[in-house]
Amino acid sequence: MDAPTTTSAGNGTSGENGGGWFKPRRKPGAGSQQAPGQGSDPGQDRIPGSGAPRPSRSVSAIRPVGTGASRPQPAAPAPAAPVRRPAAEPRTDAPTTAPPAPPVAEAPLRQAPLRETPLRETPVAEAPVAEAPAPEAPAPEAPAPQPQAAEAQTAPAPPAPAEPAAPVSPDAALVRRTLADIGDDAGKVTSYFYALLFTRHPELRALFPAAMDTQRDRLLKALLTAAEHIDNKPVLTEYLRNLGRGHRKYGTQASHYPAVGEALLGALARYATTTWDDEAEAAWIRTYTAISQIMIDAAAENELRAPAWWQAEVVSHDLRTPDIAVITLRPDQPYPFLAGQYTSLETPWWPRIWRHYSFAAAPRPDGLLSFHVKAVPAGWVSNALVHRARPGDTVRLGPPAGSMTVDHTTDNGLLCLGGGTGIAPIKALVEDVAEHGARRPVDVFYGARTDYDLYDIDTMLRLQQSHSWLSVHPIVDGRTQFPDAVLEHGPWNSHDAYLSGPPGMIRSGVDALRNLGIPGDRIRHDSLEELVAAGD
Ligand SMILES: NC(=O)C1=CN([C@@H]2O[C@H](COP(=O)(O)OP(=O)(O)OC[C@H]3O[C@@H](n4cnc5c(N)ncnc54)[C@H](O)[C@@H]3O)[C@@H](O)[C@H]2O)C=CC1
Repeated sequence: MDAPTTTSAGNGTSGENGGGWFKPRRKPGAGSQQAPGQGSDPGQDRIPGSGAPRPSRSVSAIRPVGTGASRPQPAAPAPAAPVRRPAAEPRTDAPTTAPPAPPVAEAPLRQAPLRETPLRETPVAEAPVAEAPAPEAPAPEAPAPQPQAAEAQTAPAPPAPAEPAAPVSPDAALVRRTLADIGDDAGKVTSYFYALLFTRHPELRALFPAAMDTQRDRLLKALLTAAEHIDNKPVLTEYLRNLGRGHRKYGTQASHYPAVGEALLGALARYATTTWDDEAEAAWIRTYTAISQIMIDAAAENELRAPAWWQAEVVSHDLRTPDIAVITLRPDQPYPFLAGQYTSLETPWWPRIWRHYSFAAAPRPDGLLSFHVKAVPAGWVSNALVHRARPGDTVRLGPPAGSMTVDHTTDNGLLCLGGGTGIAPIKALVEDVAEHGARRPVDVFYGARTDYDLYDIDTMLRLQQSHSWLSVHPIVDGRTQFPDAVLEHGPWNSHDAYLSGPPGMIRSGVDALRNLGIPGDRIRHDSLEELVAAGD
């Protein structure tokens, strides 16, 4: 990966350039309500290949950006842009240059949590969509907010603040107004965004997979989610830093971000038909500038100490059931991670398609990594790994991510629920506790549809034999309902809880555990967002 080494730009959050990277070329015209063909570029009102109209006005001229290391930090925060004009008012000849950008750090915090990005491979994640006109976006890396409050992870839509509403910054209000305006047109915004991006910057096409699937909007979705939560600085920053680090493996460079920003604003300008105006544009410019600067800085810092990806050779492939394989990899250089985390994996058979899998063992002295992979219907990567991969094959791994790790500062007991292949990170957690030598009680509930689906029960029972503090409870559907089976044991209210498995299991498990009195900040699990979107 090339480093974002250009140093000519300013901070992007300091407002030194009157609004970050975006400098509108001309005064906005009639915005998205302008009819195709009436734009400033006659004869160029359709995007080749997609048939989509070009944006009705030119959005922004972009300049290169620098890295965090190369820029002085702003001495003082610039004020947030005032809301100068209600959306309903007619447009004026107000200056189009964006006002100075407020540093993200200065935004008042909101209580609403940022949901994580998708983690696991699911059928929908690999649904073949041959007819799709544009490529899949690089999947954003999952963020790792700490701790993962259970209620923060399960809401299917951006949640309302659980506590009294925190002040909303003017930019956040404008951003949310735009998002509300887009409403049901999100799919069109996505298509238009990618059409714009690849028409204007065909060189970026190679960063995306050849085939497009239903996850093509991951990049845009991540950006919109981040923008919506721009006020929630602590969580957002961690989310974006993870996203920036994770994007190194796609070949993303700092110079790509302005191109994405242009396409984003172009798509928003077209579909936020009733609210897009100078103020909205300025707010989005500042917001996107802040977002992308955090990502760029995190990538630049990460570049100093970690590769963009690791090569890893398959050293063993154990088919445990007709559709589940336990795969062991040897990375080409040390791969540091924590038990409970996950990585992204790309196979040679589906270039640039990355899927997430949890480490199925704690870090080992020999450096080998193991994964449990279930081939799911239409799952390109999972089917390749289960049915095609063999020892000697080489895959690529992205950086580790995730915060479902053991808190070794307490000696609370651990209550672990692993459903199906979700047992993989639970096994890693058990090994982690064992290695720390603590005598903490650990109860593992291992749920499966049938006895046959308890493909790793022998391993878990061997661990139980070795460790007196470990109890393993296999739960097969039918006899007892999983995860309600935990209610028959306990008490659990002084335990830390860890859940891993299908999203429905996590949702009902979180509910059950909260009803038992375990506070949300002691219930940890990985993201549900993508699976929620898939309608699980
Ligand atoms: N392979 C990996 O490294 C990891 C995989 N995962 C996720 O774990 C899941 C594993 O899928 P499968 O093995 O097919 O599991 P599965 O569908 O066979 O279900 C496993 C257990 O969860 C229960 N369950 C499923 N849906 C439920 C619901 N709505 N409410 C209550 N209980 C429910 C089932 O009854 C069963 O006991 C996938 O979604 C995968 O993305 C999670 C973490 C790591």
